[in-house]
Amino acid sequence: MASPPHTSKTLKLERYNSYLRRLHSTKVLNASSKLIFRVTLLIALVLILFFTLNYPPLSDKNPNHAHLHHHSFLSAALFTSSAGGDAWEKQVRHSSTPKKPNGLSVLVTGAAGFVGSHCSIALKKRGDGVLGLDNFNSYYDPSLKRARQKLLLKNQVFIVEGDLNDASLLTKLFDVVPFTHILHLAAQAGVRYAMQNPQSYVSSNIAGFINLLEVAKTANPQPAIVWASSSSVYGLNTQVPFSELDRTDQPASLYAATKKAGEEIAHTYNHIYGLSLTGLRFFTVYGPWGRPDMAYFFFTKDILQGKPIDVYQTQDKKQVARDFTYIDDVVKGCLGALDTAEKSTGSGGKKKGPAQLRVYNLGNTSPVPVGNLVSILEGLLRTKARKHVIKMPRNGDVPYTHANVTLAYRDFGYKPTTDLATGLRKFVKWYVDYYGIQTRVKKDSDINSEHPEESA
Ligand SMILES: O=C(O)[C@H]1O[C@H](OP(=O)(O)OP(=O)(O)OC[C@H]2O[C@@H](n3ccc(=O)[nH]c3=O)[C@H](O)[C@@H]2O)[C@H](O)[C@@H](O)[C@@H]1O
Repeated sequence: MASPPHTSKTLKLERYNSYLRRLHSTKVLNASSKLIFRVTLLIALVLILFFTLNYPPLSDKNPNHAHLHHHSFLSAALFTSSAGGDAWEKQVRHSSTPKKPNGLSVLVTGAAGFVGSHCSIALKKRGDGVLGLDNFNSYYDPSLKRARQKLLLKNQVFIVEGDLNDASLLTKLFDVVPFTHILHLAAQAGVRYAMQNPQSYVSSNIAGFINLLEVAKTANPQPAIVWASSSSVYGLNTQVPFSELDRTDQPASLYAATKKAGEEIAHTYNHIYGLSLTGLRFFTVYGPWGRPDMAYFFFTKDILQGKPIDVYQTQDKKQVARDFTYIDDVVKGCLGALDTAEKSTGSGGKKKGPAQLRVYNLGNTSPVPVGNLVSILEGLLRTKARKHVIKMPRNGDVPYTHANVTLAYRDFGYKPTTDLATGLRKFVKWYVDYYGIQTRVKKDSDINSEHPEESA
């Protein structure tokens, strides 16, 4: 049967029907794209909320540090655990809970630093709880601080990334953990750099210290605080060896002045709020994982690279000398000070009675001229140094340091046991290992045959 001829009416009807079909399919398409759009929007909102709450870390208020998260080997861990959320709190609690009965719970500031990293590991190894705090600033190569952080993580010590001046972060930490002690080692170190960047000393060593004390004084319980002062407070003192009773009102550098100010500030917080405070005057601490801004460290680097080094002399052409102190001895001193620190007496910001206030020298009791330091390094590196002997620039350095440690010995048995040659050998061994340097450096076998006791 032939199909009916198209009349104008049927044609119109067909066109109308096809119009309706197109209209319907567009509507379906619109409805489904709207649905997709809404679902995408919802997912985006959820993601934004998640990122805002979790990243960047609560602690990191410094935009200069933000990039470090991306480069950090730990970025994934920090991403999920540094926001003050459940995972973060769990990590903070786990790290700071002692594993032995009556163990300490210590907040170590500057935990990614030289002395801080050594002390954190030593405390953790003997069963104390340790939580680190560090702002990972770039005063010296932050990758060294990241490597120390990695080492600490292996030892179950978690470092919160944040600044001393971040009061809300510090308060949060004390809300989560009832720290028994603070080992306050975060500081702007270095004597000569104070002429280049004086404000950084004010910000860390004065403002940051006060911020920490403000939080500690209101904490319940108040922690006992052991903190790093410096041999540089003796300044132009000529009485040797330096005793804690000698005058310390003639600092030769702004660095020394901020450390001396710290000692006076400690007195105030002890007096008003009953905080137990112990200041440790470190004498040129050196050793493995040390600070690249210190002479023994950059001398090693420059000697190995064949670069000249400046060896300072006093104005009257005498040798400059330091009471170089090996890191392990200083760690023992820090732990001894923590163990003998009495409890703070205040609570809720109110003093309840007199509290302990102490200051100790932690030195080696045997000054060595810088020229001898260089000779020891030349021997260990089997390389002659290109020495430029020059008059010490007027940059805050003092000619001579020498500690009397009678007080630290009496109160917590502090007794340094490492001489400079032994300590530098350990440093050089670490240095070539860490930087992967193939050199003529004395090998372990050479070292062990000279000092058989070390091969045990
Ligand atoms: O004992 C301390 O309290 C201080 O010890 C060190 O300060 P410093 O003793 O000056 O240590 P280095 O910078 O390593 O200098 C060691 C010696 O080498 C000398 N030096 C330094 C640099 C240089 O180019 N040439 C040179 O002969 C210095 O005058 C000094 O006698 C630390 O850098 C400070 O943070 C610390 O507080």
